Amino acid sequence: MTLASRDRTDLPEGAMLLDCTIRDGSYAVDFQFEDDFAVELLAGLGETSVPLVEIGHGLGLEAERAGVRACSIADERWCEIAGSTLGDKQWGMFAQPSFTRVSSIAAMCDRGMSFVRVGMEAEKVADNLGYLDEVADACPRVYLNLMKTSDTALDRLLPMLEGVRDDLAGVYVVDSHGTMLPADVRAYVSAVARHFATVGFHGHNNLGMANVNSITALQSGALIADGTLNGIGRGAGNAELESLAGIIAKTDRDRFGYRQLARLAEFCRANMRVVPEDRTMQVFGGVIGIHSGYFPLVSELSEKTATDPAVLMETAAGLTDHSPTKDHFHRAAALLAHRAAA
Ligand SMILES: C[C@H](O)CC(=O)C(=O)O
Repeated sequence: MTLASRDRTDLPEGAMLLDCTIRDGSYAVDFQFEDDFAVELLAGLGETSVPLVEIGHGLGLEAERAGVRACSIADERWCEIAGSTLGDKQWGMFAQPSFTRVSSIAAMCDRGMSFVRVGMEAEKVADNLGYLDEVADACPRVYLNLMKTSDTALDRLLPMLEGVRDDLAGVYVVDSHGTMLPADVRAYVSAVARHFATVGFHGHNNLGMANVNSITALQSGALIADGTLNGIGRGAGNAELESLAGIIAKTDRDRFGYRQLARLAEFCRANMRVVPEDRTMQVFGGVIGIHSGYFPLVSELSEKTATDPAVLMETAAGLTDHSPTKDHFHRAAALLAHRAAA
């Protein structure tokens, strides 16, 4: 079948996909993987043309230091599995300045890790420039992952990136709430791409937009789009790696081996015991722009105050010009309870 020229994606030649099935997908299985499953999945990925693979705990290296349930597979073991299955692919882990020690990143690099993605909100970048420098000394390829990017208006975002070293491996626009639409992706990605040579995009799928957003990102100047097999990931999940590869195969050429990825997606669907998630909350979160990490608190408070969770989310969002925090949800619940009693 010949595609109309308007259906071609016209991606840059160097466009890459990053598989984060293990890292983001770990949330969906409460961070518990069987060793055999991990070996088979990474060996399968090793046979594809996907150049970048992210493994380890969903929140990042040493997340257990922040009180989160540990991954069933230890970081050292992840390095062994990746080293023995991924051949010469680049593989890495996520890190957050509040709990990941630079010495631990260095230790993973000694075990073969080739990149680290350091996640933080744009507001926190200025305070963490020193941390980024130290990580850059410890690891050859450092990506800055701007978590919840859409919480920061574009005109405020770029000044917040001042001082970020330009020798980073790349800077990521991250749709953590799955709230962005293609026009948002275009605006953020093209603006960040004017300042950094390599831009990545990581999309969540609350509103079913993650695939089209990822393709839009690649068309707007991003060189990397993230995906997970079968879209398995935190909350509503992510862009589907096999679909991204398939769309690229259909509109350009088969750059990433979509057939093998489709088989691996089915392998994940059949073998990952995904913890059920509340679809109502995912959609509300996508529309209102609330992170899935707050859904349990929103459920608890809305039950206590007999309020619609969407109203609670909207009220909390109205209390701040940024992303609501725990405190905003508590204040919103108190406000709604007070109004109901009046
Ligand atoms: C630590 C987070 O899970 C990073 C991420 O993937 C997101 O913000 O989305």
